[in-house]
Amino acid sequence: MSLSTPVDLKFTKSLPKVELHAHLSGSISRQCLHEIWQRKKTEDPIFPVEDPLVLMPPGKVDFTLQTFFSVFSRLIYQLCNDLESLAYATNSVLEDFLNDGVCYLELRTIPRPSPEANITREDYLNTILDTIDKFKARTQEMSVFLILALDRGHTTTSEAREIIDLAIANKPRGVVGVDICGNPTRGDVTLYRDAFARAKAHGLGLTLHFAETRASGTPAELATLLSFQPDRLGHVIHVPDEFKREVIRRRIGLELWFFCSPVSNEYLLAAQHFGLDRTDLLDIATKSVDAIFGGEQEKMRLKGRLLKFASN
Ligand SMILES: CNc1ncnc2c1ncn2[C@@H]1O[C@H](COP(=O)(O)O)[C@@H](O)[C@H]1O
Repeated sequence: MSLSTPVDLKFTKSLPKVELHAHLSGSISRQCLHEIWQRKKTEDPIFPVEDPLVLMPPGKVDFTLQTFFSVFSRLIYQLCNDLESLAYATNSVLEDFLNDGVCYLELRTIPRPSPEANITREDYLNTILDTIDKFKARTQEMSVFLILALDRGHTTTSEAREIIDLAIANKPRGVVGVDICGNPTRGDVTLYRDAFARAKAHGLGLTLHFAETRASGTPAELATLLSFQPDRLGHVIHVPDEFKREVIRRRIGLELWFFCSPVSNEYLLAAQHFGLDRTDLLDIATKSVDAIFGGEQEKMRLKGRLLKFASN
């Protein structure tokens, strides 16, 4: 592999990549949503949801914070509201990451019960874990782990406790961490102090959505989040200087992204934006291995894979 030629998509696709910030429902392709919609519409011609490919035609990317979160509640959750669709979507997401050259994935999701469909939190989680198991039986090319998330606008303290208990109970099946996500203009993060302390005490990794918007970048919120002793932070955009210094001092892993997919495109865009060459990207891919929650053996496997890639 010549590292001196300019970065292109062929290179960023073939680079073995680690993806640490992927929301399950936010990673489902429009085509996959369309297929789920088609099946539901065939079964029930008055199914009251519009075709995802009409609502979000390929290439439409002009979502704002106001319109973005309603896509989940008004579209994606209406489509993935049964276990068959959830498994179908999960498998499609895994295949997409694999085809993009991702070799290690930490997928995250809020384990949501749907009482109206008789689906418990456990059913939701087991469906995803079963789908991951089947995927792993088909390919050894990509390791997959799961992060369970709390939704800051909605999750109560007792629900947070339930989700952390589920995460602890499912460590042997590949749950490696917990997160707090959701609409950053809502909710009070101080509610989750005990839940996260319990998660950490049980050896789960802690990653937190951090200063994603101005509203969630207040000194009070950032001080609270840092007091939870996170291992990684997501987004990290609206950060006052004193907090930047603290994050650097603690050497916390950062999950930065460019709001584009797939991952190979993010690498390409980063290279173009910051003027990075192939060696820089290889270095970023290698450094990101140190931030994974999947353990030392995985780190060694991934570093070996990157070394082999560089020497080919
Ligand atoms: C772009 N930045 C973001 N910031 C914060 N939360 C986000 C997010 N993207 C997605 N989510 C959160 O993750 C849920 C979807 O995943 P699951 O249904 O759990 O798989 C969304 O409902 C949203 O709350």
